[in-house]
Amino acid sequence: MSGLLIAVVGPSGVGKDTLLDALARARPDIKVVQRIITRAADAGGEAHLAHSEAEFEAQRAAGHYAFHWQAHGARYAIPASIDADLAQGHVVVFNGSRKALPDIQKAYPGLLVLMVTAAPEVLAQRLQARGRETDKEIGARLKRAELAAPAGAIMIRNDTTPDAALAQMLAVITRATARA
Ligand SMILES: Nc1ncnc2c1ncn2[C@@H]1O[C@H](COP(=O)(O)OP(=O)(O)O)[C@@H](O)[C@H]1O
Ligand SMILES: O=P(O)(O)OC[C@H]1O[C@H](OP(=O)(O)OP(=O)(O)O)[C@H](O)[C@@H]1O
Repeated sequence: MSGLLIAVVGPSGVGKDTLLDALARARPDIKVVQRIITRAADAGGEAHLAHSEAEFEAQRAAGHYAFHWQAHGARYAIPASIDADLAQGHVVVFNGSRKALPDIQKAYPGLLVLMVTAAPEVLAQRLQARGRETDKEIGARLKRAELAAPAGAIMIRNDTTPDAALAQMLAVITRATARA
């Protein structure tokens, strides 16, 4: 039996982490991945596993990552332990990178991609409210928001409440697992 791997992608501030937290609460049977990031543990936002550059590189070299990428001056990894979860038939969901998707899809051809969307002015407001980045960093993130939607991605609108977006995600996951 093999499970289903899902990448949740979309521009910075669109609500990926908010929706992943809500998904984990709504569906404890789904494995929502804790990412490894070279970002301080107390930076705010998601509850990632914080590594120094040296720790990250040592873990990568030892084969402990399923895949990894670089963005916003940081490195991000998804642990190799997802392979055991998938082999056991679990649904595994992670916060991914639009830019890194082609490489991830080569390694995991069955990957399902959910692209979270909201209007550009909404992204700016949400990033300001989150307060994790400086104004300059927010500017760079808003520029990257223009990256095209990945081919084949299923759109999830997060332009009203998180609950409304969560309902869309749950419906997509239910359909995808029914097909498998
Ligand atoms: N539907 C929503 N309505 C209002 N605020 C939201 C909504 N979804 C997320 N937010 C807020 O927007 C900010 C960015 O959300 P976050 O989940 O960190 O986005 P991302 O992980 O995509 O960068 C957070 O402060 C979060 O509380
Ligand atoms: O290639 P992109 O789709 O632009 O994504 C680049 C990176 O930015 C996001 O992480 P991060 O936690 O740094 O930012 P976010 O939570 O504000 O999106 C996302 O999860 C990727 O790791």
